[in-house]
Amino acid sequence: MALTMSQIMTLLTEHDLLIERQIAKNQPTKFDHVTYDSRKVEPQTLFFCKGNFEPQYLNQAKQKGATAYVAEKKYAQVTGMTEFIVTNVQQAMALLGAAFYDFPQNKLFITGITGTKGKTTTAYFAHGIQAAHTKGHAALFSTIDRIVGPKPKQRFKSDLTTPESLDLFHDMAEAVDSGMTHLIMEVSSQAFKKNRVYGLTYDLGIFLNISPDHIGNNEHPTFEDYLYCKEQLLRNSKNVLINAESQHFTEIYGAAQGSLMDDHIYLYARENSLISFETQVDFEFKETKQDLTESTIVISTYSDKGRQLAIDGEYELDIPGDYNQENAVAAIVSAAMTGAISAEIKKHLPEVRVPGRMEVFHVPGHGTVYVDYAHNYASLKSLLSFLRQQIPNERLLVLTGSTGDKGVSRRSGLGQAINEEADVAILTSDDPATEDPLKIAEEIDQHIDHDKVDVQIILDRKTAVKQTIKQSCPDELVVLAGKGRDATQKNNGKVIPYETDVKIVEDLSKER
Ligand SMILES: CC(=O)N[C@H]1[C@@H](OP(=O)(O)OP(=O)(O)OC[C@H]2O[C@@H](n3ccc(=O)[nH]c3=O)[C@H](O)[C@@H]2O)O[C@H](CO)[C@@H](O)[C@@H]1O[C@H](C)C(=O)N[C@@H](C)C(=O)N[C@H](CCC(=O)O)C(=O)O
Ligand SMILES: Nc1ncnc2c1ncn2[C@@H]1O[C@H](COP(=O)(O)OP(=O)(O)OP(=O)(O)O)[C@@H](O)[C@H]1O
Repeated sequence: MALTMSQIMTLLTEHDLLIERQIAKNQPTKFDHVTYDSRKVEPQTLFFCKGNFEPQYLNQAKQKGATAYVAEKKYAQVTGMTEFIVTNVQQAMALLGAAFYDFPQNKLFITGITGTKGKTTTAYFAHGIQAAHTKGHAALFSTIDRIVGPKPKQRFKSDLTTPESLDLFHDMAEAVDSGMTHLIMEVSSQAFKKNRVYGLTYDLGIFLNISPDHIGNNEHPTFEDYLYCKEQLLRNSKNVLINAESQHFTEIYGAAQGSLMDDHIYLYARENSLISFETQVDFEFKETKQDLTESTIVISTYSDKGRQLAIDGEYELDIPGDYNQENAVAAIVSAAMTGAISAEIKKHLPEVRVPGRMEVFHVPGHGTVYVDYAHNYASLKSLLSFLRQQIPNERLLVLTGSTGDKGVSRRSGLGQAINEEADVAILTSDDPATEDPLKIAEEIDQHIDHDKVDVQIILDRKTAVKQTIKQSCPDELVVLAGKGRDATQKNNGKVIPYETDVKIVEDLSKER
């Protein structure tokens, strides 16, 4: 891995990013390392100054051996380094990062997945099938885990849904070196906004859905910006698969048609869901069985290009939830595009489990418990309305909190979803950060009608989980929402270990 001065100049000039270059005397013209973090600099590093950057980081980088930097402005106080001043450092970093790691994306079949909800679940479904089909040669970049090779240490926790560009290409290169031929990756709207995936082309881009989320000071200023960023997946994919039931479908489809011929655009929808829809979808699915723990769907194909994938037939899922049927269809199509045949897909789809998504537990003497990551209106509403249909006459108990310092609109959304579907709400803590968890709970509570829903506030999450389950009866359902398998609580600037909702439920199941 290396980058030469002439490669840098060619890429920055070709992409019209370079404003100015200043070559320092007696400095090498080849770089053996790239980084955006001064703490990780080694001799002969090309350093990127980006984000909330402090000039002292550049001094530290130089002391540790960085010989050149790329930035949007000159740092005059740091002398003796080669400077590349660019119009957009994130774009420059993505392009130079891909070159440094020798364009690993060209050696992988990349499935990119975006959507407000369902990215992780769909990525796990797709990875489960593609990994089986390729005999273990599929990598995964998800919100939960990154898998870059077959060794245990090549599976590790993710810090971001979509990594910074240098980390992304580093991990892709490791995947390629480890023999991976396929990559399934979640692509967040932030990844497009922050140019983490600038210049990357996907073999298949999947657009699951969009609804208001991630709008606020640190994320997207408006819904339009959020939608525009997500649509970039369609503009950067060779083939796209779109859920025709998604809100804003007309704009989404328009974005795809603006950059691809119809032969490369695939649409899917639930049977009879698009009564007034004029465009023919390629795939329809219908539910043939659904209960509290699993479901079965049948897929039918309606276009010649769709028929080439030969996926018509019945598929079982070992995860409940009607929205997971949509996620599964997307994963089935993606797997077929990589060459998996229907029989393989049918065999491996039911084997997939997604950590912290619709995990079901039976606690003796109490209700059935679901641990699920739902943490906004769209996801909690989908989950609760599905469960409500299963038990129209029994109580549905929901435990939730909401994160502090971000996503403030989630609080009203969670209250609204509870109000529409639940009988009992236990409001607790979920990463309150620097905010008072009681204040967050009260903000959720403001949107709940106490004549319809019994509301209890129990701020200690472990106590809340236990008390929620203990007050449920055998035919009732309990939802522990928001944390999935998250093993920490962020409180007052500290990250405090939390034994996980799952562990607390499992321990309670053993108590007699
Ligand atoms: C808004 C945003 O994109 N923030 C990300 C960004 O922050 P930043 O560039 O400002 O970095 P910073 O941590 O403030 O530091 C500035 C720079 O100084 C450097 N530094 C810092 C300290 C030091 O000693 N030396 C040094 O060189 C840092 O390495 C960095 O390059 O780059 C950091 C990594 O370099 C990310 O951790 C950080 O994500 C924040 C924490 C985050 O939570 N982002 C969320 C909003 C996000 O991206 N979420 C999406 C999912 C949401 C969705 O579905 O849309 C995701 O993809 O995960
Ligand atoms: N297709 C879907 N439509 C609506 N809700 C969904 C869908 N798929 C999953 N959910 C709900 O959203 C929650 C999060 O699902 P998942 O982690 O797969 O989505 P995500 O897009 O990765 O979410 P995030 O961006 O919050 O990390 C699930 O726990 C479930 O409650």
